Amino acid sequence: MSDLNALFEAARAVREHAYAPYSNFLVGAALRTPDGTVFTGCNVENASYPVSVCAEGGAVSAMIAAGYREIAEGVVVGDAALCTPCGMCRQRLKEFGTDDLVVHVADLKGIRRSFTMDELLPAAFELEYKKD
Ligand SMILES: O=c1ccn([C@H]2C[C@H](O)[C@@H](CO)O2)c(=O)[nH]1
Ligand SMILES: [Zn+2]
Repeated sequence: MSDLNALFEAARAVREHAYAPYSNFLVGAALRTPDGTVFTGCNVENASYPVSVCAEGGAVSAMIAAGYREIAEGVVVGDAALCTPCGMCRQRLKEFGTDDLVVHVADLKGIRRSFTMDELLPAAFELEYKKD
């Protein structure tokens, strides 16, 4: 199985765990770090709607909690609609994306479109900080 297909399958599998009783729109996300480690997340909704967390947000949090800082490639799986990351998640992905991060957007059958970070969030807001 190719790396990309494995990433797609990871996103499709974690989507099954999504908690989305309000929208009924289940989403799974899988992120690959440059060393090939994969982190996943699904959307977790809440009766207080704005408290909900997107699949991408869960995956980024899992990656950071495990001590990783860079996303090389991502897959987001939804169904029906083209499930591009929301505006907040574009900013989240930008924070940790490598310069050549590509985000693939898929439905249950497979990848439908692929986007560079610059296509998702042109003229992104960034702050320089001292890394060492
Ligand atoms: O890329 C996306 C788009 C939507 N959602 C979630 C948010 C909400 O729970 C549901 C409907 O918008 O899908 C994600 O998790 N990721
Ligand atoms: Zn989002």
